Amino acid sequence: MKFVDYSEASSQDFLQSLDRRAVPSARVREVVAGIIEQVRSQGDAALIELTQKFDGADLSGGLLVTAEEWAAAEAATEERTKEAIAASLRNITFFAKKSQRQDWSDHNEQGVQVGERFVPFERVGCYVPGGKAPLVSTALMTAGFAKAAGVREIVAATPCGPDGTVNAALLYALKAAGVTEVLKVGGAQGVAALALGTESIAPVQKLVGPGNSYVVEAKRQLIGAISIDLLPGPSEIMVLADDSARADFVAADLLGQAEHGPDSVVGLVTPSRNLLEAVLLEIDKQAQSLSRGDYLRQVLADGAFAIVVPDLSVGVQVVNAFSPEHLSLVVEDEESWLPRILTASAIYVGSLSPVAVGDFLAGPSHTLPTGGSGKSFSGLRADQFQRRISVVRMDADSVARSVEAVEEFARVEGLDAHGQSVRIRVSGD
Ligand SMILES: NC(=O)c1ccc[n+]([C@@H]2O[C@H](COP(=O)([O-])OP(=O)(O)OC[C@H]3O[C@@H](n4cnc5c(N)ncnc54)[C@H](O)[C@@H]3O)[C@@H](O)[C@H]2O)c1
Ligand SMILES: [Zn+2]
Repeated sequence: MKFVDYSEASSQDFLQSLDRRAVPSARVREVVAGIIEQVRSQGDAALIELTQKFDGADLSGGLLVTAEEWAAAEAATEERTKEAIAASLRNITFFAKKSQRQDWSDHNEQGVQVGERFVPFERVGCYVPGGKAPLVSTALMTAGFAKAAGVREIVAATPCGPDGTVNAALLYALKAAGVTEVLKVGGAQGVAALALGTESIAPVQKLVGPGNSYVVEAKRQLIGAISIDLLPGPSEIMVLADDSARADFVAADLLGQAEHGPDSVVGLVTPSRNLLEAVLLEIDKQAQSLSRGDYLRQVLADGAFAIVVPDLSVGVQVVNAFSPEHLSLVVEDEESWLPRILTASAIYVGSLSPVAVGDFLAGPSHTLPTGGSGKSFSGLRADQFQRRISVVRMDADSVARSVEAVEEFARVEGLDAHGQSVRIRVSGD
């Protein structure tokens, strides 16, 4: 773990590096551009070749999950897994309905009836990562929101294993969340296939979901062909805690997030050296009882950082500059600190709110911006699956009251046909 004392001059470079902008590396940009071009020009053949290359699987017999594979997955998934999936989906649906936007209509200053209608996209894609772990919860945290918003065709792309199959519980979860087709192709090639279409798969209108840097960059490059949700890359947690925090709970959250792998970002910001020391001891202690304890300790040793700040106000500045995906806020008088956090994508308030409950069950999507992109994007929501259409309706009175201002714009912009199209409707003229 990297240790930084905010008050030491030598720490300034590191502290400045925390103020991140989500800009992809030139190498990843180039690799992804090549993959997209290959999928565009060669379609299915490119998907087969690239899946052989990156995932070691032969998909020449078919790129999509078949009805038999769906049925086998349903049979192979344990009852208790199905119950956990159902519980999570109920919370997702509840949360999604709350944040969905509603049609409205009202009158403007001239009496014109103005309003908005929201209609679901017809066909969307959900990328579900599968490189390191079968992210069953991510199937729910993407497709579950699309379904709640009323999307009828939900296509998932997820990498298959070397034997060409997709994890059974993941397939079951995809189906439960409303997915209608599954492409067994991951990475930038899976994203490109959904955005551009190939012989096997029709293109989608919008693509959502997290992934590694290749996946995120492919989404970024394909904006225009599709719209996207946000840029959700490798997972992050930052803990802002003071002496009131329990070191064992903080350590447990840090170990939990380290489980997402060496590219995940884990940081502790605290004014308390006592807490920091106690957390370090706890990490070592708890790692001993975890199945991958040595690996997690290594991830934290290599990638995590701890910053000792003079007080919580400076801690809040560090958090806002960093814009973490998840913030765990464990401080005395948490209600007064909460409104000062402006750029974290999801905040877990208080000692009893583990990030893992949000990962799997609580209801808000765990598909959240990372890499500093939380400064300009928000987490995935149901309303992102709704197309917004504005509606304007006028009558004689509102036409008469609008004509003067419109004619003035028409005059200034030199567009007199615009003015004429309104004047012609004014009764009595
Ligand atoms: N921010 C969020 O909301 C959120 C949620 C869940 C997961 N995640 C993150 O998603 C990520 C998932 O990553 P993953 O790798 O496990 O799965 P992934 O499915 O995103 O990526 C695997 C694919 O990457 C491609 N790939 C691998 N190496 C490549 C290379 N050298 N060149 C080109 N393509 C290559 C392959 O096609 C492979 O199928 C993790 O970092 C995790 O933290 C983020
Ligand atoms: Zn997590």
